[in-house]
This record gives sequence, C-alpha cells and structure tokens, in this order.
Amino acid sequence: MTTPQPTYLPGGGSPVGGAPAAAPLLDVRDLVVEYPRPGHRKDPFRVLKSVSLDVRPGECVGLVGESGSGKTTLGRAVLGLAPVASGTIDYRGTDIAHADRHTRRKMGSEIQVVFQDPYTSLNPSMTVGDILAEPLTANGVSRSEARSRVRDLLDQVRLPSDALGRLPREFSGGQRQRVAIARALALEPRLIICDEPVSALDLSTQARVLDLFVEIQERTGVAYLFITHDLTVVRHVSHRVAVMYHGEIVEWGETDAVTRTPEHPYTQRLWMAAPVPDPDEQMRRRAERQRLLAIQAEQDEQAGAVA
Ligand SMILES: Nc1ncnc2c1ncn2[C@@H]1O[C@H](COP(=O)(O)OP(=O)(O)OP(=O)(O)O)[C@@H](O)[C@H]1O
Repeated sequence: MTTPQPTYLPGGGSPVGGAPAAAPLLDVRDLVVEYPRPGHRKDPFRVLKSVSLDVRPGECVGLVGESGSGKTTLGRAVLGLAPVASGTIDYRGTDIAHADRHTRRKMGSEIQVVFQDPYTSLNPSMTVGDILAEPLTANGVSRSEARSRVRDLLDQVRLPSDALGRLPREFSGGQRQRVAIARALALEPRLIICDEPVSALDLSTQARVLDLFVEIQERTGVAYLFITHDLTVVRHVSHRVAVMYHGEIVEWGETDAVTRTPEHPYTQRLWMAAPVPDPDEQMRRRAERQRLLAIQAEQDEQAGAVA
C-alpha cells in the first residue's frame, strides 16, 4: 500500500489547473485605505496605496507579502471592515466599498472569511453543531434543514458527525480550522477571504488543510483570496499571485511565472527566503539572497546620500 503524499511540497506539484478565464467576481481598482492618526487629522496613515487586483469565479488568487505590507487590510476592506479613502471594490458588478448597508449585507453572505487563528475564531462555549447551524438559522434556514446541512458540512471538511456535540477545545488546531472552513462554507459563498489560514498549524497539518482548500474549490467552484506570507503555500493553492510591498502590489501574474522568474527585487528576496527540501538548492538561494540584500543595501545607501 502506498501512503498518499501531501501535494504541498515547496517547488513541487502544480496548483489547481489553469486559471479559469471569466469576468472578475471581485475587481479592486485603485484602492486607497487610510487610518486616522491621533493628533494628525490631516495626515492619516495610508496603508494601501492605489491597489488593483481581481479574482475570477472559481479562482484562487494568492496575496503574499511581508508582515505589515497591508495584506490583511485589503482582505478587511473587501469585507467592509477597513476605511476606504478612494477607489472601488466591485463584487459581481456592484461597488461594495460604497454600497448601502442593505446591499452590502446581501452581498456579504456571499463573501466569507477564514481567519488565521483557529483557537480564537470559534466561540469556545458553543458546540460545533451550533457554530455551524448559526449562520444558517440566522439566514432563515429551518432548524431541521440546518441540522442536515450541518452534517453535510462536516462531511465536506472530513470531520466525523460525532463532532456535532463537542466544544472547540476538544479538537486539535487542524480540526478547529476544518470547523472554521465548514462555517465559512455554510452559506455557499462565492468568495472566501482566507487570511493566513494555515500559518498557525504545524507543517504536516498545513499540508492536509491546504489540500482540503484545493479539494473544496475543485468541487464547489468557490473563489479564494488567499492571504499568506509564505510563497510555498501560494505556489500550492493559487492560480495567480499578487505580491504586496509597503501597501502596493509590486508584482502580479500567473503563479508559475511569478514564483519561477520573479521580476521585482522584493519577490526575488521572498522567493530566495522560502524553505526548500534540497540543501544544495537552499544554500544556492541563501547566497543569492545575500547578494540581493547587499545590492539593496547599496541602493538604499546611495538614495540616502542623494537625499
Ligand atoms: N486599525 C488600524 N489602525 C491603524 N493602523 C492599522 C490598523 N490596522 C492595520 N494597521 C496598520 O496597517 C499596516 C498593514 O497592516 P496589515 O495587518 O494589513 O499587514 P499584513 O501584511 O496583513 O501583516 P501581517 O502579515 O503581520 O498580518 C500595519 O502597519 C498596521 O500597523
């Protein structure tokens, strides 16, 4: 008997087929997000600087970038949780950044989210059955219909039906993330914002949860905006990838092209820093990364001298 290998192998396997060509489901154009700064009313903190990207139906777009680059803020803006200063967020042809609350709510059930931390994102005092039934009953599904849908949701994320009566604390991190994914799927969304959904998990659990994301997408056709700081994760799940740096998209294209032949110096450094199983390749990348960092330092020094 052969043991099934996780397909999450840095540099190995290919993402879920080619990107489906279709009109965008989500189309973000020239988005600027600013947070007010206490005492600087006229000089807010600009976190996103004219960001544009789109996600097609059934597609996974990876959003990578270092900590603080603005990835979560973009996800939050799509969810209506970040202050948009200008630009548009078209979802199925409606600008949800400037829509009224009623339209926003209607569209909102089609856009769900899976957060990074499965330990804090689930209500600890509710059973898994209640956690999964809540969005259904809140949207008018009868209790008996909700009960059968909840069983189906558990099945979709490969959890046993006896999970229903148990509390989140009785599950491992990976299993809790499966519950969070099931909850996100409850209202049959078209788009899920996945905000670092595997980075709190150990490597082998990451691999299985990533495989689950891919499998769900192939079966349901849901689209993902998949936020991560890890290029190897993106390589596994994404059709296209956007690289964010200091609140701007600095590189954007097919995952294979961006990860194999990155053009922007920041993407090159990110890729050189990604772990690989082959020690020789790892050494080569480390040396290349040092070289790129030295070039960057020299450029920064020259820019400083000019300023
Ligand atoms: N509510 C807020 N008020 C003020 N500044 C904020 C707020 N939320 C985020 N920021 C700032 O916006 C910048 C981008 O944060 P964001 O969380 O979007 O980055 P990120 O790329 O997702 O980082 P990480 O990978 O660490 O989560 C950071 O400098 C952060 O401090």
